[in-house]
Amino acid sequence: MEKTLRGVGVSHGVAIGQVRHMGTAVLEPPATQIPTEDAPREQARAEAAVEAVAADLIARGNLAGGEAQAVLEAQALMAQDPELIADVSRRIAVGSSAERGVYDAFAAYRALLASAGEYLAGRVADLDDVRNRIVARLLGVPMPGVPDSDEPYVLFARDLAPADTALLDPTLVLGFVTEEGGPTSHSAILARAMGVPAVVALPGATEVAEGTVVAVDGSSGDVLVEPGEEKKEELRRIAAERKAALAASSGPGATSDGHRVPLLANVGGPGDLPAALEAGAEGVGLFRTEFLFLDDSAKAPSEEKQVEAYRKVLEAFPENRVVVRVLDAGADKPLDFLTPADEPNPALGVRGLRTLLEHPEVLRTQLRALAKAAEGLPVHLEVMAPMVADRKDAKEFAEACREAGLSAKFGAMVEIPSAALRARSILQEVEFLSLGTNDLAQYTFAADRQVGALARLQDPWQPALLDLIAAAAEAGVTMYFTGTRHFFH
Ligand SMILES: C=C(OP(=O)(O)O)C(=O)O
Ligand SMILES: [Mg+2]
Repeated sequence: MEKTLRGVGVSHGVAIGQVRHMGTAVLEPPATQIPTEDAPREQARAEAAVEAVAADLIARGNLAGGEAQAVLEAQALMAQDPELIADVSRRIAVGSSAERGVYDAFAAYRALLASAGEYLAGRVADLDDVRNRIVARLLGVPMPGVPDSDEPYVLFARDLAPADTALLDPTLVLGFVTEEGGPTSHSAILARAMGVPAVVALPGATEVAEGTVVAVDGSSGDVLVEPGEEKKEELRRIAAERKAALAASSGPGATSDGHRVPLLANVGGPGDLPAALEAGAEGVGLFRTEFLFLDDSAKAPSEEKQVEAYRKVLEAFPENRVVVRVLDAGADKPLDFLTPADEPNPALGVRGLRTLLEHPEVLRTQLRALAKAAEGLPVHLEVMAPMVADRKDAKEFAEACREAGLSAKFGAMVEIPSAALRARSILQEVEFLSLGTNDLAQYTFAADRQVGALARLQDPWQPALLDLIAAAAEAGVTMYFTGTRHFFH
């Protein structure tokens, strides 16, 4: 029966399709003792799950071909490893359930692999993936991570981490719905970058059954469960009208009373360029470079790989402005090789510029790559640092930019209240400021941007947020008019 769930619409448009859930991390199966007479049944369940997972991996390999096929076939072999299967049987014989037997046998094998030198230790993630697949199948829960589907679907999740979303296939994901997350969470940002409708902070999202047909209205925040034909038609019509209105607009950005405001896109890498250009972007206002780092959280992309990605973005906007933000790792965007695993409160921890100042080689490589990427291009490159707290931060960032021989404007993001309050002193060191109102709201209202229940405080019209923006803007205007040539974005 048709019913409507209400959340917060964060990315316009309408998506109609079947629900697929993002599997959560596999819970540890309970270690309850099973009666001896149940052992044969558990044994049969374990064997069937192993076989089904191996067959599925091989089928996926056949579809994928190339390097992916080799990886998937190796995983299928892991699942069928005779030693592992024998260990599972032994555990079931002494009272483990099938899922617990698999879980414990894989844990023992994992420990062996992890201690067996660099190459085999690198296979631990593959082994974990195989274990997760078998345990999820035995527990009857969705596979952890991005759903396996060859058909387009609407992705439902508790929340989406940037690392999860980096793996999504844009041709399959019709839209996002999350139970957590606010309008400024990364699920929302990514949905907008992918150009798919999204609703966040929707209570009960994780309880909507897999396969249910839903219509997601990313403007109103409504999610219709099992909508009737008439309703679907109406939503499709509204979405088409909106698309047509967007397609009809052209030319340089301006307010309706003629004040020129260039339309600058938010991008996370070259993959976002077609949508930005199609929407009429005149340049880039924020290039979030961390998305280039999320493919492999164990190390930074090489300098060459970075040059290639930056150059593609810079080339797309000749003679226009491209504002690149250096890596903003930590908090909700952790990277294994940079982010401490044991921070009690990661949003208030070592993140953004703080991380880069602790790992100057990562910052140097990135700045060098940017300098090389911009060589010979007529683009107006501007480079800025995330999470600048004070003048000292700004000074260290500007020095690193100068040392890298970067011919660009250097700037600081204003996303910590201290930076807004002391914007004048920060402008002694850098040439521009850029407002990061997602984090600025988070830190001003002590309201985690990931928490859906606090969406009210993540509103750009909140007076306290506007006061801080005004403070930063005033500093920018004053510095500009006193002839120091600093300006404000
Ligand atoms: C632009 C911002 O950065 P991000 O959303 O990537 O944290 C912000 O905090 O407003
Ligand atoms: Mg931020």
